[in-house]
Amino acid sequence: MTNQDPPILLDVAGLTVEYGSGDDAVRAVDDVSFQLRRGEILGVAGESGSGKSTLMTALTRLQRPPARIAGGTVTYHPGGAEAGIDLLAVPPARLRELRWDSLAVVLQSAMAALNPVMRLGAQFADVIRAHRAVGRKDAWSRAEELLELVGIPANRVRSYPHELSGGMRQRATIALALACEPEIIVMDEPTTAVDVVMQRQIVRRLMRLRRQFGFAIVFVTHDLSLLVELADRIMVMYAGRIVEIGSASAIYHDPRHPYSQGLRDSFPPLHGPLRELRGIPGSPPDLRALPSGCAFQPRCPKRQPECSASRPELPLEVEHGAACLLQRPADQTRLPASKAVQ
Ligand SMILES: Nc1ncnc2c1ncn2[C@@H]1O[C@H](COP(=O)(O)OP(=O)(O)OP(=O)(O)O)[C@@H](O)[C@H]1O
Repeated sequence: MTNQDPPILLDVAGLTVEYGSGDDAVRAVDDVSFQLRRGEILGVAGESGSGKSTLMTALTRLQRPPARIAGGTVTYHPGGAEAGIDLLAVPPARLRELRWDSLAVVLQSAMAALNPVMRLGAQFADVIRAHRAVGRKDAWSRAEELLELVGIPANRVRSYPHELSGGMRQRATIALALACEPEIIVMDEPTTAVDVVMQRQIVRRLMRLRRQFGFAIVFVTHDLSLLVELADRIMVMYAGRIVEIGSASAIYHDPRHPYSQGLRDSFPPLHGPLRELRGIPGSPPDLRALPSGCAFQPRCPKRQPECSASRPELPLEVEHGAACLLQRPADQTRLPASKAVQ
């Protein structure tokens, strides 16, 4: 790494998550590795069932049985320090300290994240006071500031969640995630429940807040065109594996995996001329009975006979690479030696 590169905050290596065990186990996340740098927005795209939510819950150790982490490490480097903490191994009490404070999570359903019988201010105060030595009054004032940061009038601090619109509720969960100024925010489809106009407002606001506070985000959505607006880099998932990784612009303008190409062509661009939208034919595979070779080959318009013979791997240490047999090693954009991450 060079001095100019932001340091690595999160280093995920070989993460594997299964539902159930033994012969019935379903591998929903399969040997996933990536790094998140300070201040970076890393997008995770893929159709429903590709393993995005399972990956997000495993990263934050919020998975529930029958989900089980079957392998790998998630190392958090506070402040980008060399010494790391394995989030999958730390005792629960330490993990509770790190949540909100260092690592916050915004999930799909704002209604599920907010307590319906508590005023917003009380919920914010609970989180703030669990991590900071401040009195109730100061915590409520901080809640007002946080709401204003996401464009919600301060007097809404006395509202109950059901008194807010869907968009406001979702923004309130983002404000709550910011409460302790974490270094990393994990967001799983935080804009699916709101309309496109609100979606764009939220995305713009997030980018502004990121500039202001410098946190890094892992942002999950099935909508690749939304990620192109927001993310610095994008990982595309299919059947539990990363099939392509690269800068947002490279994934959008030069997608190399036929699945990423299909995903890009399934959504209208947020900017620029409208394209003809083509969906991806077929449906994602049953993880219990994956096709041989490349998991995408039965749906792939560029399928070759050898695609069912062996499973292509995502090359390591590439700036832009795809796990596709059609990609020759020379096509994968290597990281300059100085940027390669061991
Ligand atoms: N509770 C469960 N029990 C068994 N298998 C599950 C369970 N939850 C998810 N899975 C399996 O894990 C796979 C990945 O699911 P996951 O929810 O992580 O995908 P996703 O990409 O986030 O999809 P979505 O966008 O619909 O949330 C699913 O295809 C399903 O086979």
